[in-house]
Amino acid sequence: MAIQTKQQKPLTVLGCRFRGGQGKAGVEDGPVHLVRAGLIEDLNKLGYNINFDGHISFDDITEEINESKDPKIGRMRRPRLVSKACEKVYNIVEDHAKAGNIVLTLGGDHSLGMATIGGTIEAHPDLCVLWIDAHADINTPETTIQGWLHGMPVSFLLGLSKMEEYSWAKGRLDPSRIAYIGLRDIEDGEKETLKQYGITAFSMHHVDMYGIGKVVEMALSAINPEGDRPIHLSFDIDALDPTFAPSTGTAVEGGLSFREGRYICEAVAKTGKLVGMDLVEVNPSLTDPVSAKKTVDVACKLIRSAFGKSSKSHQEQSC
Ligand SMILES: NC(=[NH2+])NCCC[C@H](N)C(=O)O
Ligand SMILES: [Mn+2]
Ligand SMILES: [Mn+2]
Repeated sequence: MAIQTKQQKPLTVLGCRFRGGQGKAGVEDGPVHLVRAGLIEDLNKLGYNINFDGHISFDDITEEINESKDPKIGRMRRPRLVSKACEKVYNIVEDHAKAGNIVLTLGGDHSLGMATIGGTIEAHPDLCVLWIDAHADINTPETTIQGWLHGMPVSFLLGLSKMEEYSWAKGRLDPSRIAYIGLRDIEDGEKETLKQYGITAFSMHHVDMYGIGKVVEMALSAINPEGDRPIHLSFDIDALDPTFAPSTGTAVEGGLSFREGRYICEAVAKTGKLVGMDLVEVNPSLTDPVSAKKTVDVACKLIRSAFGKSSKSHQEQSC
């Protein structure tokens, strides 16, 4: 009988060329750039059994639900388009997760988080989530100012936003099972929601105060006290400081260093509990090509670390 090591786990990679949850063109090219940079080969070398079927296009849905068929609902922009696209991803993720695959989703914008985590919970009901981001993305249709859905996925995951158009989104994530790291741009309505539901949230202030090692330890023990729960890592590239990841739509200064971001990924890899990851909001169109490449390369490195590639210093330390 072949010995199945952790390294041979089946890994589905979904390139989601979706931009409807925010207003800037180009984020749909993120997955293409990540794959072109050699991400699939790298993951292969790490020993995963990769299932990558080419990128998922949302052109059909975008054409069908054009702007004239998708007027605002309250302040929400493109609500039907985002729902349709996310429902599609939700179903794919659910199938692959139920088949026992780890699912890596390359965005695309962060509205996809409601689909990837929602689909993963169907396969792993005891899932917990680390959300790495400058933003809390927990606006509801009532609290949103901008109206873009990439600022709202967490509220759908927690069942705080209930709409007929989003009936597929079951809202099964318990607020005690999500923790944030990297926050530094939160709106007042979001702050109230975080407080009301007692959600674990570490801002950059906490990272400065405690250091990234302690913050990750506290975040993981809050959402996964016994260490036995499967983990989904939702990584918005704007969690990193713009000096490391400039090509993103809602960059905010004062973010995580590359090393801090990588440490988070390594710590998650070390748990052996990763079942899903999102890497979202890489928009190569927003900067000059050198800065775009820098952002793509950093994103690839984060993914590789989450899937078990140790940084040199880490290896040296453990030898
Ligand atoms: N996934 C992101 N980059 N989200 C940015 C959200 C910004 C703002 N809080 C909003 O709700 O519109
Ligand atoms: Mn963000
Ligand atoms: Mn985000």
